[in-house]
This record gives sequence, C-alpha cells and structure tokens, in this order.
Amino acid sequence: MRSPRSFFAPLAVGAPAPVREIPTTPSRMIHFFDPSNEKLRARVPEMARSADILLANLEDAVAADRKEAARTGLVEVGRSANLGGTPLWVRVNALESPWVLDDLVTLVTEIGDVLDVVMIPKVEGPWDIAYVDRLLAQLEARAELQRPILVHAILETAAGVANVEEIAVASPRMQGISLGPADLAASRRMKTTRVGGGHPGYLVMADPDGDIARPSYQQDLWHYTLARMVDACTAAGIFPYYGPFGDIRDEPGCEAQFRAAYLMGCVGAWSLHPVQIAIAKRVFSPDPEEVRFARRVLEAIPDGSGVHMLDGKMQDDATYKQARVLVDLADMLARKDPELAEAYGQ
Ligand SMILES: CC(C)(COP(=O)(O)OP(=O)(O)OC[C@H]1O[C@@H](n2cnc3c(N)ncnc32)[C@H](O)[C@@H]1OP(=O)(O)O)[C@@H](O)C(=O)NCCC(=O)NCCSC(=O)C[C@](C)(O)C(=O)O
Ligand SMILES: [Mg+2]
Repeated sequence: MRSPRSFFAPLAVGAPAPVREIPTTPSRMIHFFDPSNEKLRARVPEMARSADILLANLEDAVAADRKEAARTGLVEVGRSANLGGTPLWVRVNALESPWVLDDLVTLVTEIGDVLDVVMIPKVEGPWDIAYVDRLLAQLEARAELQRPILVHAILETAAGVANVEEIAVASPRMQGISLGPADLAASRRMKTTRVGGGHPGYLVMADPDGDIARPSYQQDLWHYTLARMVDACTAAGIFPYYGPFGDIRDEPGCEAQFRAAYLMGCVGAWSLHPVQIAIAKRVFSPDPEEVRFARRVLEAIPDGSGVHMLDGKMQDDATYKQARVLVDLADMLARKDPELAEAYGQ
C-alpha cells in the first residue's frame, strides 16, 4: 500500500504524473473485439462510432496460438484506426500467463499514446495492481508518454472479492472494476456453467400455506458481489461496471441483468456482440421520464435544502442529490448523443 503522502508521486523517473481525478465520460458499454480477427479490425471505425468504449481483448476467448496475432493486430489498430475520440482499452493476459509481459511492453512502447486503459484480469489483491503500476510507469517513462495509462481490474476470484476495497484504492491509476462472473464462479466453486445472469435453482420459496401452490422467486446470484464492488469503487472515486452476459440470444435476460446493475450504481457493462451495444445503450441511459422528474426536483429545491412536496412525494436534500445524479448523467450522454439530447428535451 502506498503511503498517503506519496500517493500521487510518479513511480518512475520521467513517468507522467498520475491523474488526480478519473475522467467521467460515457461508458455505458465496453465493447469487446478480438484484434487478431482481420474482419473485425476493418470494422473498428464503425464499432467506435456505436460503442462508448472499444476494448481489444487479448485474454480468454483468444486461443493460445492467436495471442501474438491479437497483440500485433491491436498495434495496427492503435497506429492506423480513426476512433473519432472513442477511448481504446485493452484486456491484457493474466499476470501469471506467459504473454502478459510482452503485452504490456509492446503495447505501451508501440501505441501507449493512444491507449486509455489497461484491463487486468483475475486481480487478487492490491499487490497485483502495484506490480502493474510500477511496470507501466517504467514503460511510460521510456516511451516518453505525456499522460498516464489507467488501470481497470476484473473481479473474478474469491480473493479479489475479499480484497476489493484495497484493490480500488491501490493506485491513482485505478479507473474502475468489472465483475467477471465466469472465472469468479469457478474460483468460488459455484455450480453454474453460465457467464453472468441468474440461475433457476437460486430462489426463495414462500412458506407453505395449506394446499395453495407456493410461489418462488429467482434471486440475483451476483447481488452481494456487485454491491460490494459498487461501494468499493464509489468510495474510491472510481467506476463500477457489470461484466459480460454470455447468453447472446437471451436479450431480455441480458437487459434485466444490466438494468439491475444500472439501478445499483454501475455505470456500464460489457458488450460481447453488437446486439448488446443496443441493450446497454437502452439500459444505462436514464429514462427520459425520470430525467424530467429529476429536473423538476432540482427546480423545486433551488438551493438543495429544506423539505418540499412534488406530486405527493417528499423531496429534501437527499432527493436533490439523487436527482443531480440522473440529470448530470443525462447531460453528459446528451452531449454525445443527439437522439438522447432530444429525448431529454435539450
Ligand atoms: C460470442 C461470439 C463468438 C458470437 O459470434 P458469432 O459470429 O457466432 O455471432 P453472429 O451473431 O453470427 O455474428 C453476427 C455478426 O456480428 C459480428 N460480431 C460478432 N461479435 C462481434 C463483436 N464482438 N464485435 C463486432 N462484431 C461482432 C460477426 O462477425 C458477424 O458479422 P458478419 O455478419 O459480417 O459475419 C462473438 O460475438 C464474440 O467472440 N464475442 C466476443 C467474446 C469475448 O470477447 N469473450 C471474452 C469476454 S467474456 C469473459 O472473458 C468472461 C470473464 C469476464 O473473463 C469472466 O467472467 O471470467
Ligand atoms: Mg475471466
């Protein structure tokens, strides 16, 4: 753990100064693509227009014999593609893998100036972030980068969840954390073969009541982890994201899982397929009706204090802050998306 006195000191001579605040930009979906795939590389400008964040995936889902092609493909994307301002992220291979060192050295050296965030899989504790932090600083210094590359951790081991609060504050580079439900399920010995989403066996049943059929309700397997992750991130001034939803054809299931995460405080989720970009856009952009009501709350309480009534609902300092969250998010998204700007009446 860094000393609070030197928290913002660069970790290598010549490395750029760490950021004091993590940029707040639209990040409703982190769109995954495999940069070893030539067809997808050609589509990068189109993907960058539709997604808030574009992520080149080098880790799981990229076969071992495609790892180098994926790294080289990403260097090509970083050098040549016009992303129109859409941030470019990378998920590097896991820290114990034979590929990660070359991933970091090559990418920071070759395209460090256009990489915004490095996503680190299977983070177990703050020591994993400390390792990446120092290495990035050394590489940034050598490449003479002018701004630091940020770090995003995936929460996908039981140890990672146990240490999530320390991971969130492990470095000023920490941009956010995503849930990794598949590896986390394996790490915890959960008995599910799904990538995110619910399970029909995880439910609560009403008490017996004579002969009446007992209703039962499916519960959210990820609630506890997501709640801890949201608190850890928000307390640290960084951003929480739901991760992937693997059943691409189950669009309503994906939408429900994304919405639960949105309501709980997540700023976005991953999209693994183009259909999930549209789902995330729908879910992580606040509902225009809610935004209209939130604006009325702000207008009704100009100085943000005292107690007021609006449509029979009590409003006070706390509801003012809730309204602020929605309105600020709507304003930020409206600046990017003309359709939303119109829906929000701007
Ligand atoms: C699921 C797959 C195989 C279905 O791919 P498909 O080709 O079978 O699907 P499709 O419906 O037939 O595709 C239609 C069109 O969309 C294209 N397409 C398809 N996907 C994309 C994409 N992402 N971006 C841009 N275009 C895409 C595809 O190439 C095709 O184009 P075409 O009509 O011209 O032929 C495919 O979508 C895919 O590979 N997605 C990314 C998978 C991935 O990154 N997985 C790793 C992240 S999840 C994870 O690692 C877990 C975690 C966190 O670690 C943990 O919980 O532990
Ligand atoms: Mg994983």
